[in-house]
Amino acid sequence: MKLILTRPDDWHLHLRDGAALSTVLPHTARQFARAIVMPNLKPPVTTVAQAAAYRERILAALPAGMAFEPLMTLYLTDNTPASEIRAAVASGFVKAVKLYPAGATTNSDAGVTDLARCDAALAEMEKLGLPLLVHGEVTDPAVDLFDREAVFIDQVLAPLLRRHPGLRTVMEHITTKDAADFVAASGANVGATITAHHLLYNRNAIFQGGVRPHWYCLPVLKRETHRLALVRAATSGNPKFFLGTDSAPHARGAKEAACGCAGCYTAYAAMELYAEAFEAAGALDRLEAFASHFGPDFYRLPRNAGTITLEKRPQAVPEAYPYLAGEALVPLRAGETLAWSLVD
Ligand SMILES: NC(=O)N[C@@H](CC(=O)O)C(=O)O
Ligand SMILES: [Zn+2]
Ligand SMILES: [Zn+2]
Repeated sequence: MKLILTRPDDWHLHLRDGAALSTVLPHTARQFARAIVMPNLKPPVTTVAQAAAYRERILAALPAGMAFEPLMTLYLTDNTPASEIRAAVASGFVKAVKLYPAGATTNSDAGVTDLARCDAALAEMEKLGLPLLVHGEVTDPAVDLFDREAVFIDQVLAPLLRRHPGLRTVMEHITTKDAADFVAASGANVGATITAHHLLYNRNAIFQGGVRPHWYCLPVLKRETHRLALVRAATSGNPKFFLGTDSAPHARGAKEAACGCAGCYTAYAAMELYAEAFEAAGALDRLEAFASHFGPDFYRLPRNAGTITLEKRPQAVPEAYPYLAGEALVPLRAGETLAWSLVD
């Protein structure tokens, strides 16, 4: 069996920098024409000038003969001025601004401590139509880890959208029925990305016979009822829900550690993993719109002209990819076999 799809895009991706960037970029460029590149570097990408330099490093790391367009984002801080929002829109290559609640996830220490401080920037984004992408978890240590997305909706996102009803907003990597329901019930200016791993796994995967650090990401996998709600949303044909891998590489030593980093590496076989999830739901006919149509439509960008071909042919996943000096990158499903393969 073969599937020919309009070339897809990844609307939520971590490419990192330096040697890590060189490892992971070809995996993404093989599958996707464009990607929304997350700004959580150390230090974070907070200005248009930094985004321009990062974009140049990405293009310089792209192997000859590969085509790929990085869509850049700015990391929102308490101090982002409205003038930086105007510069972002004028640049043409900054496509969104990312909200990380301070301390919520990997490299988010410089994130927003109080959204009230960002009102000038948010008002400018609403006026100019620049999307806000949110990592939707509260950071209050008193809130149970598994409830942080639902509490974020009530305490942060819903009030934000009441203050800025026209703000184009993407709730990133949603993990709960609460988020899927909230997005579906919101206006057309609110969308969501869904990862392959949140469609394929529930939280049992993190504890299958022992602790499995490569299944640990944020927001953490939730229980089966939530996974089923995400599958329903992704396969519903509702254009508010589109593909974002949240592929988030970390060196093996940083994952397999007493305090391991959050993030699943899926870019090496992103479309194969999504095809598996859509096939299991009996919805392969809905994959193309989710992966290739609804994202560009939301971002008001043209859909891609080319195609990719997926084939129902087993693919062995390597134990690891070479990564930083002396370090390996362990992909999700390392050592296993995938049912689908991308045809080169
Ligand atoms: N998703 C993750 O678990 N990790 C991401 C950060 C993020 O998207 O929250 C990372 O940068 O490693
Ligand atoms: Zn995140
Ligand atoms: Zn992410």
